[in-house]
Amino acid sequence: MSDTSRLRPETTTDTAVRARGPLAPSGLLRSLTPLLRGWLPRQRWFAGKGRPISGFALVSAVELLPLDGRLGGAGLLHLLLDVQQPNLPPDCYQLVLGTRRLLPPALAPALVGHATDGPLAGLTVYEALYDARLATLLLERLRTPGRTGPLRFSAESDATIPSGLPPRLSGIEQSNSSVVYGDTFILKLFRRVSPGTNPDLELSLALARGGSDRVAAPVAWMEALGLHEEPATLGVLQRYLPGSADGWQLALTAVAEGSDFTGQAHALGAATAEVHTALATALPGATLRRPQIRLLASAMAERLDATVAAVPALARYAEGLRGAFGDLDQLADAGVELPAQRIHGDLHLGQALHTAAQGWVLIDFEGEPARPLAERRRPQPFVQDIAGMLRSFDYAARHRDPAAPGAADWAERHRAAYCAGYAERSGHDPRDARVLLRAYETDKAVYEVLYEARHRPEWLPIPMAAIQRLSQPADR
Ligand SMILES: Nc1ncnc2c1ncn2[C@@H]1O[C@H](COP(=O)(O)OP(=O)(O)O)[C@@H](O)[C@H]1O
Ligand SMILES: O=P(O)(O)O[C@H]1O[C@H](CO)[C@@H](O[C@H]2O[C@H](CO)[C@@H](O)[C@H](O)[C@H]2O)[C@H](O)[C@H]1O
Repeated sequence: MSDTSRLRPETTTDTAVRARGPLAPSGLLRSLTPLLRGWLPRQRWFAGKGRPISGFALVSAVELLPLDGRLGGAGLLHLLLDVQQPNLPPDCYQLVLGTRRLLPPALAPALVGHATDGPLAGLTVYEALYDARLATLLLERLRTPGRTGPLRFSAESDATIPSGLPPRLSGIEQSNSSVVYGDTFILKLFRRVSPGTNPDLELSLALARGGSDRVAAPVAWMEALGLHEEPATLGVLQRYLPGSADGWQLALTAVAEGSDFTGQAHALGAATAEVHTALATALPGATLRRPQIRLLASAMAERLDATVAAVPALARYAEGLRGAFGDLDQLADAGVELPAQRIHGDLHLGQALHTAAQGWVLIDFEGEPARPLAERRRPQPFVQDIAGMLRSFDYAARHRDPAAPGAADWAERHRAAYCAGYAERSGHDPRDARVLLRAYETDKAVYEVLYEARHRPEWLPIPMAAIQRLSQPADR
């Protein structure tokens, strides 16, 4: 982080954990390569699925607890690993690995493999976050700002992080991996690491420091220094919201029970407006003029073309969909200027948590992880977030039956309530930006077609219903 003024002073010695600093990489890869070749492609967060792995390169290796089993228990190894695949730039992944001579049966689901070669020969390697002792040690390390080799641990100056909070693995099956500590904090470790500050840390820190309670405040974070041109964010410890329910589950329950969710949708619109206002205050914005708007429209058209090539069922709607991007081009030609600001970047109902005490809180400000970090950190029109959430109401309505007779009506009522809530709180009704909203919604539906075709083909009819609607000239 560039702003270090509020950080605790760094310590250079580290007594809380037995860290021995950077490891020589030689040999480690000999131990790990055979294990990782089989294990990595099976991980949900591994982005290179379906393509062969040609090799690995260690970016850094830090022994946070001795690996040799000398202490009679587990070792802890932090790795940043470049994964090489043919004809692609390498992707850097963060791995936090435990080592033991014998893996207790309770840790069997964490198994990465048994090393037979190199310095780890004879040790079992496993996912450290499953191991309460090692997850506790990671929290200990975050409580004590300072450096261990290339790893820098930082904490908010006013943060009180008690020791000994019991860890519980939360989301190992997501884009990233999370551990909840005593219902007080949640640590999210980013799996795919890029140089630069991750917007999830940057934006939630800016919001929390600005006094917003629509965000889970970060209390500590870890970064890798000196490996890339900029520090890379590796993980964030945030306040946990106990007893929260996410918007997707709440919306599905409302659809299933036939209960009214428009009040919640309205409140979510207002919460989104608060977050946008706070982000616009805290961080620099921009104005998109003709060249930038044309570029936006052509990027959307390119994504459509690429998706048509991958999902042929989209082809018959492509011309109609292109109309939405053509209208955006015309807006640019007419000299319209669009204010842009930092936004959430990947907003949908699953990114909103509801608690009785706080109402709606937004999480996961990472943006779309598949896009380059520089692009995710660029100011964008706020309407992009609105379009993401509007798509989500449509998903909730069609989840059980994409062709359900009442689905379009349910979605429309909740979309309207969300926009009204946003307009009341911000003074800007997203529906007034008709052309831009439609272009973003079309872009998102196209993205969803590709996402569902790749990950959940049985869900494909949901975005396809939107594609049909958005390709109709009458609806433009
Ligand atoms: N501050 C929090 N309080 C309570 N639960 C949270 C919090 N942050 C995340 N979660 C839970 O963890 C899940 C994954 O978090 P998220 O930030 O979306 O990670 P990912 O990037 O891996 O998708 C969320 O869907 C939510 O259920
Ligand atoms: O894992 P992420 O939060 O980064 O997002 C990806 O997965 C989402 C699904 O979990 C996907 O969202 C789509 O499905 C949701 C319902 O499961 C729905 O609420 C969203 O509106 C819809 O886009 C998201 O697109 C994808 O990037």
